[in-house]
Amino acid sequence: MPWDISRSCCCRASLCRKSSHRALHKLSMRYGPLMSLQLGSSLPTVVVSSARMAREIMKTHDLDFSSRPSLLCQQKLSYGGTGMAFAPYGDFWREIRKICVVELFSTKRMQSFRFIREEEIFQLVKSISQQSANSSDPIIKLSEMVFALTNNIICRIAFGKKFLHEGSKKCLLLNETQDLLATTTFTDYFPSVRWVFDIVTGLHGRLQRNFCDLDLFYNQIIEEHLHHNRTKKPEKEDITDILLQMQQDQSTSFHVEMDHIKALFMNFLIGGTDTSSATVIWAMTEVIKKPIVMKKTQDELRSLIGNKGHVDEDDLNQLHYLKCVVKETLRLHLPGPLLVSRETINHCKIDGYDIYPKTQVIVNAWAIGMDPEIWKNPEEFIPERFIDGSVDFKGQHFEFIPFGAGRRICPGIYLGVVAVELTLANLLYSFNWELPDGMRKEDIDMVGQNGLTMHKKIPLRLLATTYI
Ligand code: HEM
Repeated sequence: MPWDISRSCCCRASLCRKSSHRALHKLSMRYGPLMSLQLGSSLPTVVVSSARMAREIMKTHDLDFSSRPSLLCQQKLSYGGTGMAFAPYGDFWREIRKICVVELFSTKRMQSFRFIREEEIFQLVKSISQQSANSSDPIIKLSEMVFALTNNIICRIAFGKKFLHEGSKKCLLLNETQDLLATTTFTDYFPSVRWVFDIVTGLHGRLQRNFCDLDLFYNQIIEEHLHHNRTKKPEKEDITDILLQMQQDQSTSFHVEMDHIKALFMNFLIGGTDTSSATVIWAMTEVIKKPIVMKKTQDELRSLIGNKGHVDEDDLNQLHYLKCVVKETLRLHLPGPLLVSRETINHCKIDGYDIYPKTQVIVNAWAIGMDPEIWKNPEEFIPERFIDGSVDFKGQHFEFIPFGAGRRICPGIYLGVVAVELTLANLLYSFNWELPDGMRKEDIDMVGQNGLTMHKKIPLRLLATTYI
């Protein structure tokens, strides 16, 4: 029998990744930590919401669960699943992941981009200082500024330049991409009716437009790299240089096509920009709500850094409390509450239940981070719970998996974490922060904006006073 529904919920609800992780949590409280749903006519789905089940899926049976479902928007925007994030499990994904991990995401390579991170964060601190001194408009639009920062860092690392002048236009383009990537279409639910409903609802047009705009942007970057006779020292190479070089050398076990490179661009832009900026903003929101945590973090920073004027990457290892603040933020506000869905490639049995090939698997990592049997007072922001350092996010502790685990674990952990820690450290070291006049901490809205990455819905606005 394909679905044992004795302990599972089997509904035909139109549920997609954009529906709330909280709603799924409520359902799984009722139906158990392994819940099956039949979405539309063709999307059998299992929702996992306990650390024990996550370990089964991402460790014991990791290989069986290591593919991605073929969802229309994700496939289109990743050139038919030819990047890393949305590629089905198989030879292609294994090869591209190996190349990326060795050539692009290695610690050595990521350290070579350290100057970019430090320059951009220095610029951010400078802009905030100037703005805070402007008595006619001292309110800092922190959400927008931090998004621009992480976007600049990723664009300089990936493409060798930033696109500041196109800031708002590009932001809209990426927001739309995010939204589409998190959308499950009628075509995914009911493949037999194909595009009909998606054309009627306008989704087809949106997807096509977004794809064309991004493609144009990628083509410009590739053109610039190919035709501007860029002779660069290896230490100044960006990710596009490295990928184009691989293509020319044919040094890889398969031929790297332009579409593969473009799909990887999308993985970098979406994987790298939004996740880190959302984490910084949630961390700032939590510390402004809990002044005692803000003070403790600032005391640690200011006693370590003294009058040096800025925090650099060498300092991060000594900032133990700051690291706990980041971990606690990733527990309560992980950017991908439902991770990135997996798909089974083989039949397997979990906890006595049959799970068949081509089943979509959603891991509700947010619900796992809120499990009261694991976390005391899970709704509260308490960085001290991580103080002994025994729980980490590198995929070994299944009660805390903001980056996923197993074969598909996020390859950008180093880059993501260092960007978040360094930004937060400099913001809290360089400034004292307050809420704008008349606003109380109880007024801060904690609602998240659903999408592939969960942002704070209402942008964060604060007042800053320069400390040093
Ligand atoms: C705070 C920062 C970040 C968080 C929380 C995060 C989270 C995640 C999660 C949950 C997954 C899915 C893992 C799974 O299926 O088990 C993932 C995959 C991925 N992430 Fe990240 N990520 C972050 C930063 C980055 C950065 C900076 C990059 C690149 C520039 C990146 C690139 C990717 C890619 C390419 C994948 C797909 C891997 C695959 O399917 O093989 N991420 N990330």
